[in-house]
This record gives sequence, structure tokens and C-alpha cells, in this order.
Amino acid sequence: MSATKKILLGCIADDFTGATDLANNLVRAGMRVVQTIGVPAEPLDADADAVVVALKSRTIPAAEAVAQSLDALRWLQAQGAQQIYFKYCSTFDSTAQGNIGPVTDALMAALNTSFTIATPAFPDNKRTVFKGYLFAGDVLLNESGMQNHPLTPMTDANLVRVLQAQTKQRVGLIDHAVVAQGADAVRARIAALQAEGVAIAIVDAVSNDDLLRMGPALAELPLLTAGSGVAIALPANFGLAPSSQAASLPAAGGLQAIVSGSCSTATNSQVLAFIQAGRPALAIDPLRIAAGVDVAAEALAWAQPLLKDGPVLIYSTAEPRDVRAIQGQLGVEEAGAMVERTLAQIARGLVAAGVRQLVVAGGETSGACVQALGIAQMRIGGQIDPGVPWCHALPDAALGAAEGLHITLKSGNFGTPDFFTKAFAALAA
Ligand SMILES: Nc1ncnc2c1ncn2[C@@H]1O[C@H](COP(=O)(O)OP(=O)(O)OP(=O)(O)O)[C@@H](O)[C@H]1O
Ligand SMILES: O=C(O)[C@@H](O)C(=O)CO
Repeated sequence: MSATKKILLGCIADDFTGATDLANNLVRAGMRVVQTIGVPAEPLDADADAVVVALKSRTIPAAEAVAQSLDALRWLQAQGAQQIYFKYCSTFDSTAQGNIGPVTDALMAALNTSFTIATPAFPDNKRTVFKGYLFAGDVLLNESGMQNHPLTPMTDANLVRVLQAQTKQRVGLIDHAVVAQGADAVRARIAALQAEGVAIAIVDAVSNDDLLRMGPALAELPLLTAGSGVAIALPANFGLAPSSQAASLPAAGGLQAIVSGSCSTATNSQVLAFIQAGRPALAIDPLRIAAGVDVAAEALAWAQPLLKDGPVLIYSTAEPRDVRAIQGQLGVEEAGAMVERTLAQIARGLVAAGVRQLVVAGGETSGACVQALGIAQMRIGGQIDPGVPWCHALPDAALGAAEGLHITLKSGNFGTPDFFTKAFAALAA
């Protein structure tokens, strides 16, 4: 394989659904984007303005997250990337030990740069930052439910404090009063902060206009760290403007299915809406998997005769109380791993049965499915809902999908209640 053209922007995302979220915003602003699953062993064999390397590094030990991110950086630099973007969650998900701080420090050192920004603002999905405090919807991060997250409980909405606890470099703030004045004011503030010894600045943004206003000031920074929001301002820095061509994918065909392992509030309402719309849906029972039943084979046998009549849903999605009960019996990790393995096997079986339009709900579930399908890279297409695009990929040759698979990876929290029907309509449009 050989690179057809040097890329402009190189991105490192700390999870799979977050990677497609970032890619989606870049595409909407005019870049052609490819997402790779992990760091490729070979040079890029596609024409793209930006590549997003999707890692699963959000909650792994900090040293491993650093090593994987540096690996991704070296590969992106080899593809010609002129600027690097480290993408984390719009709710700044991180453990007490990191990984946002340690990965940022390591990337700054490797890029030999003494200043970068940090902003998870994503106004399209109601994540805003004001005076350094992160809001999810109308409430502070630590009142949004994120304080109870099993892996990354976020108990402080003050991002200057949160990030300062993860890095030895000094963390400062570019507040909204500066952002509102535009790029020159942001540039001046960056210079002043650098003179004070600040290395990383949290940046306020409460609207897309704020992100677009600061955009030109970001062109000079070798490294940006952010959620996906700031991405809407970057293609313009490379002379690119929104175009429908950036989102173009091969024509879609084949059968349609949804595999959902997300148990978030949003996904629960999407499953309910699909069932209420009269579409066929099958619930997976983790206790039957644990009892040794071949639940994947059962589900595939159920789906087979129905697929010709439109999309089917296979889900382990459940309400928090039911999930806790299962976790109490099987253990949190064991239950998760068992369900992920089963759903991944089902995704493989569905594609082998002719599914060519596949929706996967949940970050961990997406990781398991994409890996089981043997997908190495995806071309990013049009947006279904903020943060969720359709993608096109070539799965494992053994699955017989030589024409490729349209796939979308939906973050647990994203999408309107009718997402599962809307997604297929968007592809047909
Ligand atoms: N009924 C269930 N009981 C116990 N665990 C479950 C059940 N259904 C799914 N799981 C597990 O819960 C986890 C859900 O995580 P996943 O990342 O897929 O969704 P999410 O957290 O909603 O999405 P995101 O990370 O995008 O916010 C997976 O490990 C999955 O296997
Ligand atoms: O930024 C977000 O909220 C998402 O892209 C994400 O990272 C989900 O895991």
C-alpha cells in the first residue's frame, strides 16, 4: 500500500464512537475523512484530508494510553499530518490518574510544543464550557449523572482543576469574554498565558459561533486537545469549505439491522421507540449466555426470515436497575465482556447473512463489533444526528461483503428517540 496524498490533519481519538463523532464534524466542515481502527501497520491507502486513529485508551492505565497515543502520532506524522488533534469525550471522561493530562503532556513533548488548548465544548450536543466550568445540558457536569459513571466518575465541573490534577504543567483559562472578541483576542491571551508559564488553557465556548470565532487562532498550534466541537472550525484553516462531496459514500443496498449493547437513557428510549413503531426486536438475556446457551445462533435464526421485510433490532439494552441485577449475579466486567462477545458474533452473522446497513449502539459494543467484523478503516459519510455519521467499510473477506458495509457507531448518549428508523431513512435519502 502507498499513501496517495499527504493528509492535513491527524487525529487521535480515545474511543471508537468518539472517533466517528470527531470525523463527522470534520466532514461537515469540508474534509474528506478516514477513520482507522487502531494504528495501521501500513501507510494510508486512501485519499483523505484528515485521518482519525481510533484507540480504546480512555480508561486503560495512563502509561499504556501514552504509548498508544505516541504510536498513533508517529504514524500520522508519517502520513504528512501538519496539525495533531487529540479527541476525548465531551464530558471530559477521565480517571483520577488521567488519561487526558498524561497523553496531552506526552504529545506536547513529542511535538516539541509549549502550548495547547483543551476544550470539550460541543454545543450541538449541549456540552458547553463557561468560566472553565463544563455543563451537560442545563446542569454542571457533576450534577449531570456523570458523577455516577462506573469508570470515570466526574465529580468536579471545574476543568482547570480537573486537568491541573492530571499534569505537572500549568493549566490556565481563556474565558468567554476573550473568545467573544474573536481570534486576535484569543491569540493575545495565548501569548499572555505563555508569558505567565501556562502550558495548557481550557477554552470557554457556549455556541458554535464561539468555536468558529476562535478557529483562526488555532491554526498556529501544532497540537489541539478537545471534544469534537472545535473540529467545525478547522477545515477552514486549511482552505477547505463545506461540500457534499466530503460526505459522499458508495450507494447503499442490502439488508438492514441494529445491534445495541448500550444501556444509556438515550439508547433505552431508542429501543422503545423502535418497538413502538412495530419493528421486530429481540432482547438478549445475559443470564442465558452465562448458562451456556448459544444465544448468538438463536438470535441469528430469529432474524433470518425477518430481514427481507426491513430493519431488525437485536439488543441487550436494559434499564439501570436490570443491568445492576445482572452485574450483581455475573460481575460487572464479566457481564459486559460476555454481552459484547455475543453481540459481536451476532453482528458478524448478520453481515454473513446479507446485512449491508448496520447500526451499532454503544462505544464498547461498537469496539467489539468492529473488531469482530475485521474492519481496519472506515470512510466517513453524512450525519444522521449530531455526533453520529454513516460510515463505509470493507469487512473481513470471509463475510462475502466485497461491495462493503455501511455502518454507524452510535455513542450511548447521542441520537433522538427515532434514531434507529431515522438512520436507514438518512442513508436512502
Ligand atoms: N443487559 C446487560 N446487562 C449487563 N451488562 C450489559 C447489558 N447490556 C449491555 N451490557 C454491557 O454494558 C456495556 C455498555 O457499554 P457501551 O459502551 O457499549 O454503551 P454506552 O456506555 O451506553 O456507550 P458510550 O460508551 O458510547 O457512552 C457493554 O460492556 C455491554 O456489554
Ligand atoms: O464526545 C463525546 O461525547 C463522544 O464523542 C464520545 O466520546 C463518546 O464516548
